[in-house]
Amino acid sequence: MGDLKLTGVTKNFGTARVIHATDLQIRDGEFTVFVGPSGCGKSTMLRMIAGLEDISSGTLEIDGRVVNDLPPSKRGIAMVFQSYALYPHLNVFENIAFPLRVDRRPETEVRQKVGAAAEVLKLTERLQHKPGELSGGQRQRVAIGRAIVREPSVFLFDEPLSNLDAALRGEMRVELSRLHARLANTMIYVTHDQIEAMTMADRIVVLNAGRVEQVGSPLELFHRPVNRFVAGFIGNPNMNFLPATAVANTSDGIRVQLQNGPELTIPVDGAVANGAELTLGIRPDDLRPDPEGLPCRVDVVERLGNSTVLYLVAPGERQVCLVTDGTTRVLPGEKIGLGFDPAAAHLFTADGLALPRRHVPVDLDRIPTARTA
Ligand SMILES: Nc1ncnc2c1ncn2[C@@H]1O[C@H](COP(=O)(O)OP(=O)(O)OP(=O)(O)O)[C@@H](O)[C@H]1O
Repeated sequence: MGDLKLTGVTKNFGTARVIHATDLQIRDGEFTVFVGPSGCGKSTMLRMIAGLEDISSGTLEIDGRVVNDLPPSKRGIAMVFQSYALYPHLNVFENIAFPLRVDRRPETEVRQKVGAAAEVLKLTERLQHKPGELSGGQRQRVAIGRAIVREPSVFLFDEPLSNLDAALRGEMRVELSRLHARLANTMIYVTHDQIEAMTMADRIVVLNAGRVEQVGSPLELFHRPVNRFVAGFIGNPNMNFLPATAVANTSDGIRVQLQNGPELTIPVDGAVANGAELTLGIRPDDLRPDPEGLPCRVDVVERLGNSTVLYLVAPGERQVCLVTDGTTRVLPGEKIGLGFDPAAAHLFTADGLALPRRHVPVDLDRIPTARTA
């Protein structure tokens, strides 16, 4: 089992509160990713769960038992660090076997468990090598192997891929997803990389300045961000934000005037005061050229092959990003009008809260996660 429950958990370093009262439940078998900008408290949350940092107040339960005062080794967890933390003088076999040796397990059990972990991680051919003879990805797999043989109920990963190059990170993402599908353990994974969060998580916890901004499946966060922070953090390239003024509340949604642009009705629920300053959010893939739309100038063109990213300057010297097909002939310096389907837009109040969207292109309740498929 690997159910976790945090109730009112806070963390202070001296007089500084770095985690504000946090309630969070993580279900057995779930792959949960903590994501957020540098310094938001992701590692501190993970380290409190691991028992490497004290909890200042609140309770942490694992499988219904309060573990606040339990040392790390008694919590049924195993942690994999960014730095791998391998022993350079030991070969791969002994590095993986290390926790079993500490527990003085019989040799037959050590061989069986290390052999099984090495097979899952495709390290069987490397068991006699020293860490110095391995690639970064292989070293990271050895560190994961050492966690696997402990048979923990919860795996904790602290930015395990950030020392790898982009190609290897992509491969390891897939391998970690496969590993999770195979072991079906609870996994908690910390990263600042929203692509890792989107691709691996059953549920994402978005943190900002020591607070949970939103918890949800990757597509929930993408299509129904609760505020401007989550909307801007999830999705690549980032969502565009444009100033808009409320003109009227209608049965079809809220009518807004885009600054230096057209008037539109955005299908969202809620009502705002006429003249209220709002922010319209629109993702780069939801923008399209439209001669009647917002007049922009093309600044930079990035041709990625299958798509082209256009960086545009909108009225008010505002940067806007648009993703279009890979065959576009647009050049820097050209004028282009920008349009979009109002149903694709997000609308935020002056304090950054999202007004609930009426239309989302996928039925979020029916999208299976990797694990339930
Ligand atoms: N031992 C410590 N003493 C004092 N302050 C600390 C300590 N460890 C972390 N902090 C502070 O707590 C806050 C959260 O740090 P934490 O390492 O959890 O952030 P993070 O989201 O993991 O960041 P990063 O992505 O940069 O690793 C930061 O402001 C950090 O400076």
